[in-house]
Amino acid sequence: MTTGYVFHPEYLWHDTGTSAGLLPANPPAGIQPAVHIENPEAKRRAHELIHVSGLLAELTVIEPRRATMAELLRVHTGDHVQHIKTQSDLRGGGDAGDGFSPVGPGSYAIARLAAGGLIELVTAVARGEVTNGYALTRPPGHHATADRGMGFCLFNNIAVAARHAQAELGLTRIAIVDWDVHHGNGTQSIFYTDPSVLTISLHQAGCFPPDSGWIRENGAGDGTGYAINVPLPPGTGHAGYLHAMTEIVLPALERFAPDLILLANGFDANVFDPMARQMLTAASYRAMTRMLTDAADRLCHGRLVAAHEGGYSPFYVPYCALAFLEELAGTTTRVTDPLAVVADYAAEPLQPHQKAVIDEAAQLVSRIG
Ligand SMILES: O=C(CCC1CCCC1)NO
Ligand SMILES: [Zn+2]
Repeated sequence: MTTGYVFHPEYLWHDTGTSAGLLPANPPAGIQPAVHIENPEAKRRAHELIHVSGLLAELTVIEPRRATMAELLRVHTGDHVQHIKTQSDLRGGGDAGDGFSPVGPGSYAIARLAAGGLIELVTAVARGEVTNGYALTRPPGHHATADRGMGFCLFNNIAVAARHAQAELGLTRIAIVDWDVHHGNGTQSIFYTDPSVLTISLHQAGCFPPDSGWIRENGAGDGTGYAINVPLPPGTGHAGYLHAMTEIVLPALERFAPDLILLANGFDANVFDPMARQMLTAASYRAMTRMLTDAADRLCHGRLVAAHEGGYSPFYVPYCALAFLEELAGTTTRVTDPLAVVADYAAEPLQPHQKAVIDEAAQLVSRIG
């Protein structure tokens, strides 16, 4: 069993500028400049820990390339691609579409490298060159819709890779699991009427985008039943997420019988993350990953490919990413989570209000044909 790994320094050069974390700096309005919340640090530190821990030496490095226009146009409108390029060509950069999502100077090429890196990894998995893999890419993608960037996302990397797998690699049925703490609205919308792609999003209820990711959003037309949302209450931790995996994600994957499982792999449900209020620890990600690798082994020859999405705690995301990747690669390193003590309060038993949401969403699994 071998695990592919994609990273490139250019991913760290996507410049999201100075802001008050989320909003553009505006001193006259009292909005002080600060580094943008979606900055390179958490990703840089994750890559460095993967290297320093010795894990990188056990992985098969896959070189990224820039996605072509044709590959982007399988998912995005030409106007949207042109918009990102135009914003990227501006001397000071611009925005992807919602005012929250900076496009730095030259970020068009970097965003193409993120999407293309995931394509290269999926290709290596489809060809059997590696069993599974992780693309530590930036900018993220799961909020980007066909015609708009949003939520720090420029292009929907995982959607572009899914369409490539179908068009070029003979992988027809694609399951996309999204455990980023924010709703994978873009990915959901792109495949909303398509039964060949199952999207399952576990996220903090009502966090972002506003009023998005409810259980009632279950697909449309031929795609009815092929979008599943699990809006978990704020404060959901290890027990709640594992219950959702057991009751919804795994049964849905069994019924759908994918040729490939893609994972929108945000780490922002971690207990230290500033962008939400969930309580997962590195051990949670390890446990959830084991459940997905077991499912991939049972269903699709181990074919599981993860794309990095959110995760903003620069000191804790590295340990979550390391735990995830150790489990994906079926190994361990000398590095252990120095903050594991938080599991004492993050290991609360499943709460009734969490179980109620999960049990309601679990009823949708039987709609998968
Ligand atoms: O991590 C993210 C980004 C969420 C933010 C985008 C604007 C406010 C919340 N999405 O998965
Ligand atoms: Zn997120």
